[in-house]
Amino acid sequence: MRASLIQIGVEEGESVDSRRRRVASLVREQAGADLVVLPELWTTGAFAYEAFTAEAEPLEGPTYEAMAKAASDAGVWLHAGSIPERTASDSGSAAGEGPLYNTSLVFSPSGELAAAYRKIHRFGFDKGEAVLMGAGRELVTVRLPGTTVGVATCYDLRFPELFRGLVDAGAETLVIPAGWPERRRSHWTLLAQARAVENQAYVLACGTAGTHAGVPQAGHSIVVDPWGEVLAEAGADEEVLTVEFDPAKVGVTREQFPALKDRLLGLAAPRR
Ligand SMILES: O=C(O)CCC(=O)C(=O)O
Repeated sequence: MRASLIQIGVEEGESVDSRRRRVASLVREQAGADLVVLPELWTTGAFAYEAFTAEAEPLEGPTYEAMAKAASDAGVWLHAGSIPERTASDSGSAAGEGPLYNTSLVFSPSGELAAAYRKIHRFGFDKGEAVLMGAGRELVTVRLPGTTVGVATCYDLRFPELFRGLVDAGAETLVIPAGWPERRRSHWTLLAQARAVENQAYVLACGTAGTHAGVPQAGHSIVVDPWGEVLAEAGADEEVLTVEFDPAKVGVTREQFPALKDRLLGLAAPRR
């Protein structure tokens, strides 16, 4: 399988419309790949909280339309990263519900929506996404020819139980769009490798480059195999990271080193 991770440079000088057009044409240039992956919230920047409300779109808004067309023009599976999704709900996010969500879109090579995933773990503690957006509640997997993809977004990477849930649902390749800051780059690389090793799965983690809302981005998109080996890693700037990988390696690794079979679930709590 050939995957291209497009590590988009998100800088404030570029309008959302112009970035959308530029990204659509980058996706078209990936014709021949099986899977193309974009980062989290690349229209606004993951840290540009003030822009979330102004630039939020309905699920089938301009980014959906542009990415569906780019996927079908290129004939690729496209994980189009995530958008600030606006829903019809008028309830606030205090209860973890809309009206905004950080929603990832996955398109088939014919431009059909194959999956939408609302980010479950919202980043920011008591500000930003954590207060402006609702929390997704559902794990999402997508069947591609040759592999089942489990999707997660950025801060989700810190929550191993989410990935175990995806593995239990059949995931063999974990695709993680992000807008990870440079300041915690060492966590990004470490956690991407940890999620691959513990789940015996491929990890394709695609971040952004550039600086938005004053937050320098880590870049360093990374592809890790089920043994934890780094197959490819981007630098800090905008870049298309292309990698060939063999989906059958997941089954081989799980068979030859069957650690997942030794999981013990439902352990008793310590006695007081
Ligand atoms: O967990 C982190 O350090 C970064 C998370 C993040 O930036 C996000 O989820 O948008």
